[in-house]
Amino acid sequence: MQIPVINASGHPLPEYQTAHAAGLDLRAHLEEPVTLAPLERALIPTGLSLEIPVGYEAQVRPRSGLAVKHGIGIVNSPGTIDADYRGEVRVLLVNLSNEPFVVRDGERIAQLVVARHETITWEPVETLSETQRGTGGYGSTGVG
Ligand SMILES: O=c1ccn([C@H]2C[C@H](O)[C@@H](COP(=O)(O)OP(=O)(O)OP(=O)(O)O)O2)c(=O)[nH]1
Repeated sequence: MQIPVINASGHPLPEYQTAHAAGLDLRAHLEEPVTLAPLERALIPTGLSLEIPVGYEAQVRPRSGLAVKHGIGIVNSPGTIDADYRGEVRVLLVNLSNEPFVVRDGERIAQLVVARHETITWEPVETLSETQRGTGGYGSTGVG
């Protein structure tokens, strides 16, 4: 699938790092480095604007390497980029470590996964079909 993209970042377009990777690495587009204090969050621009086809979305997901090495997560993970959004893609990073973390221009801060989704309509009813699980959840089958 081809996705129209405006790239104002000055960096190469996001790439799959391996042949069958699901995510395309997103890079920070920053004039100055941004320092995230412990528990601080910041909306980091990418310089990219997309035209996702109708029936698809793009998810902004954390990078596990940044998470395990530096405690960097995404507050609204996964962020949702709608097909009708024409603004810049931004990443809401959060520093979940005890140390400050510096985000620099060009750094790979997140990954973008393009996925199909359904557009549904509701069918209001009074009862739902019976199942083995019923209303059980949150460990109803046992924990561990
Ligand atoms: O991590 C994200 C999440 C969202 N967006 C952009 C694309 C998305 O289409 C738009 C709106 O996002 P969302 O629907 O999550 O925001 P909302 O809080 O529900 O606001 P709105 O009322 O604008 O829908 O913001 C990003 O750039 N990065």
